[in-house]
Amino acid sequence: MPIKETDREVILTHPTNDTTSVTILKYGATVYSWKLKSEEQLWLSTAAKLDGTKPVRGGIPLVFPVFGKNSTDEYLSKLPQHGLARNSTWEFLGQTKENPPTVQFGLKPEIANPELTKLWPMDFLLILTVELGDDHLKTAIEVENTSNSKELKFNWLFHTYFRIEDIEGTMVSNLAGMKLYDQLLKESYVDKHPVVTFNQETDVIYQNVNPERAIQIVDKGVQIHTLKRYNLPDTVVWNPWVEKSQGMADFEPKTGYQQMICIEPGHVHDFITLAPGKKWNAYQLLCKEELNYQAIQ
Ligand SMILES: O=P(O)(O)OC[C@H]1O[C@@H](O)[C@H](O)[C@@H](O)[C@@H]1O
Repeated sequence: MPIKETDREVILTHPTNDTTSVTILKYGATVYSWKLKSEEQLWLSTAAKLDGTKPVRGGIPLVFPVFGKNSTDEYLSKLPQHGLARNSTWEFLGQTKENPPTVQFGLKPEIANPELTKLWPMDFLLILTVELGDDHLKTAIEVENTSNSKELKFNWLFHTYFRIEDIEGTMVSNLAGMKLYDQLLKESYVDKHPVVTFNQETDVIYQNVNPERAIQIVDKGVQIHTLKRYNLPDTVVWNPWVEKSQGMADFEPKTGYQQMICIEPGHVHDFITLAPGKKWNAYQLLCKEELNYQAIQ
């Protein structure tokens, strides 16, 4: 059976390769495991809560309608960091394709976390589509403004935690030449380094990353993850390093920052504004590809 549903989660197994699978928790519609030929591709904290008491520390949490903590918008500023999608239980809508196995999850105010929809009383419908290829994982989102009078203002982001061997031997390519905002230094500048490397806490937002750029995570010269994006102009690169990991109760083991890197495609530098009745779509596609250094234009 390629699709298995339990009260808590949905597991898809690839029909031609049963060692390739994806597991999606209904809480947050959070993908928390993606195995390609038995090898886990995503990082998950050993202290991650999978019982709906806290957003999942690892996998692919979904960030909506606000990235980070907002301080200016009348309603968005009332929401906790990263919004309400990752703290709400989504509805499993079923399978939409046999091969590649594809499923959908939905979220609307009537079923979202009531404590949070009270703070942000907007009309919306989110449909998440998860497609498990034999060589890729695609997560696509559609946001619909279901109000007939009010605009919908939001950010979207896939907070993807990739599993890596060793952060100090890892580099991220094809972001060179892009403008970024450093959330720690509170400064914007153009990244002129040919590749991104890591030796300290990193929390940066690359803006308007050319959609043709495939972002690649490279381990000692070997491509281990490739990330493609549609309609997601910004990319957050985050590693908490030593001190920040110590401060997060659900981040275990404390040395786990060495085995993870978050590369998070989103639309977060500014807000998307949807007129009543309109829809917005985007996706990320995770795969393996030959190393392809895309030079600065
Ligand atoms: O601890 P949280 O809410 O899951 O956030 C984790 C990180 O998420 C990243 O997207 C942000 O850029 C960081 O600033 C933040 O620390």
